[in-house]
Amino acid sequence: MQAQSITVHNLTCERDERLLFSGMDFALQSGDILQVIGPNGTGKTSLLRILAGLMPALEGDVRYGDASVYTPTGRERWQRERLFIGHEPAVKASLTPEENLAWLCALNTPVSREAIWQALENLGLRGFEDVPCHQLSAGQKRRVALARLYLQAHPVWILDEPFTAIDRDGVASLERHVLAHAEAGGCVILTTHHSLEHLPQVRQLDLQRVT
Ligand SMILES: Nc1ncnc2c1ncn2[C@@H]1O[C@H](COP(=O)(O)OP(=O)(O)OP(=O)(O)O)[C@@H](O)[C@H]1O
Repeated sequence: MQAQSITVHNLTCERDERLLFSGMDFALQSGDILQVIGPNGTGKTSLLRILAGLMPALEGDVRYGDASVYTPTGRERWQRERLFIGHEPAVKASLTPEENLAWLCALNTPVSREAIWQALENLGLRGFEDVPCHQLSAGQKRRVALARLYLQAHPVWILDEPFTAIDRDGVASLERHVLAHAEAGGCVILTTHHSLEHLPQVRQLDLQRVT
């Protein structure tokens, strides 16, 4: 699925009466990968949550294609076409990886058991499909959350610290998957403190320079 253009205009964010950034402008097209960088507390998560539609901005607009995501039509399409994975793994501890993914995907489009097992295998979780998630390591829980990147067909990915707790080979494999998504017409916005060794053409947005 081809991503539409994403246009951010005059975006301003304040939290607890502290201005994090103001007048932010940028535009992304299909094929773009944007890495949001900046020291702790500069507002990377806040920006990603605003872009995902999970938090209001103080001012400004986000357009997806020709519609503002703040209009009913624009919001409906944006919610359908963007996948947000937050910095917490957000897997339910009492459920297995398979159950977590079946539930998460069903919120959008149900997927088959075979597809879930294949995605878990891609993430190195073969043999853990039916183990309750509270028995998994931090990196394994993160991998369960990231398995959605192999299961769902959203053109736009918004990923907050996706590589936290992931080992070196896992990061390399996920970077290649991000690149393949962009090359297939997707668009990816992510924040990470890792340097992205396998993503040479990544654009950077440094929040320290926006305010
Ligand atoms: N729920 C909240 N209520 C009020 N202020 C918040 C809340 N969450 C975060 N903040 C504040 O907003 C600012 C930006 O936080 P944010 O999580 O967006 O930064 P970040 O750049 O993602 O940081 P990090 O690199 O540590 O993840 C911080 O000063 C933080 O204290």
